[in-house]
Amino acid sequence: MTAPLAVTEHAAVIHDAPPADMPLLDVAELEKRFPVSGTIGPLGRLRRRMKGGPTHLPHVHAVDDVSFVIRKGETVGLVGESGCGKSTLVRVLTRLLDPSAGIVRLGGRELSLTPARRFAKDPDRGRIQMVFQDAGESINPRFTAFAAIADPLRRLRGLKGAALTAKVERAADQCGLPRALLTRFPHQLSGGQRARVGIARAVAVEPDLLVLDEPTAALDVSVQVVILQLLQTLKADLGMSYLFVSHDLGVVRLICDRVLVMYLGKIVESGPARDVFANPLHPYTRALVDAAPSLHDRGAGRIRLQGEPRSPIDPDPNVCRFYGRCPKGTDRCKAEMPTLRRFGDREVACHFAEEITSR
Ligand SMILES: Nc1ncnc2c1ncn2[C@@H]1O[C@H](COP(=O)(O)OP(=O)(O)OP(=O)(O)O)[C@@H](O)[C@H]1O
Repeated sequence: MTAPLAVTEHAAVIHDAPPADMPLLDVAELEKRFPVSGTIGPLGRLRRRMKGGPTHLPHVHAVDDVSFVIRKGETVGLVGESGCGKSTLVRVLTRLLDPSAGIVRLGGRELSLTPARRFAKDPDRGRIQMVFQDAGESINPRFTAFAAIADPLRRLRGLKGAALTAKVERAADQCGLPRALLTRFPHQLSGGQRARVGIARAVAVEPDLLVLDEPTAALDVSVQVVILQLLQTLKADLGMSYLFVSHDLGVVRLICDRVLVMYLGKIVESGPARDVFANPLHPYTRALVDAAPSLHDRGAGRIRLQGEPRSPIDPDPNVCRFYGRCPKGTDRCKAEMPTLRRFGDREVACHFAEEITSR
């Protein structure tokens, strides 16, 4: 009989040999709520007077019980209307925000319960990097391109001198940014060059997962194509996984292996991107596809979204979030919140979809 491993030996075995099928990122029951105090000026439609004391604070449920995985080498798309919680979700994953609840594991190691401040000193933090929508806004205007790319290498890897310069130049080369431009400030660069700086800054620390929040939305169409090609090349060369947030379903269909569809803080459908867009199961996904000019025109039977989403403030846990806007909604949808159910390699949270797939 094999002697039981001592705890430390056991931990080492787990660390050295993760199971082959272990996902790179494993997100379980993630929640992010924002307290609504008095009025929230810029959030217009959420403006609301606080009636009770602090114990009665209402909350915006921006991310509500979200679970998904990303496997090594996968590109997963995250789509949904403005305000559905995409940015909040990725900001929690990249630890710009602390979660209210839930677990995030990266390569089997739990991250969520580490407070953001402590996590800032954790060398593992560099394993998830973010590329922001507008590199011009996310890069410090007083930093040259060199300083912008060097910053995370200094902070997260403690590099300096020749080693730092070598890593910065390597990242610039990988991202097609001429070294001569490294001395320039953001305002002296074109939109495409700034996007390359933003990407170089993220890949310089050799992350496992790149979170891309609308990385090409601020660029001209021709530049978008070039940057998307660069991202594809980098992924293949460096073996990274991507979480790709986008409003452009055409791009998501093109570059993503799988897609997560989010509505009012919840994942309502997920599956292989091509299948989901070719045959949406959730009426909300169907409406998104029908409204996307970059996908085919579905003609008759199109679903057009009517009305406003329900309020994200303390939503009724028993009512489907899409009820009221959904053309397929029934009494069951306002009495019982549908949960994600698996159909083959798809998952969908919808009573109607459940009925038609079981016929
Ligand atoms: N700091 C905050 N305080 C209160 N509510 C917030 C805060 N940040 C976001 N929210 C709310 O959380 C919900 C989700 O917002 P979020 O920005 O994550 O959506 P989104 O899908 O990324 O939208 P967009 O595509 O426009 O960026 C919205 O109702 C938003 O108003």
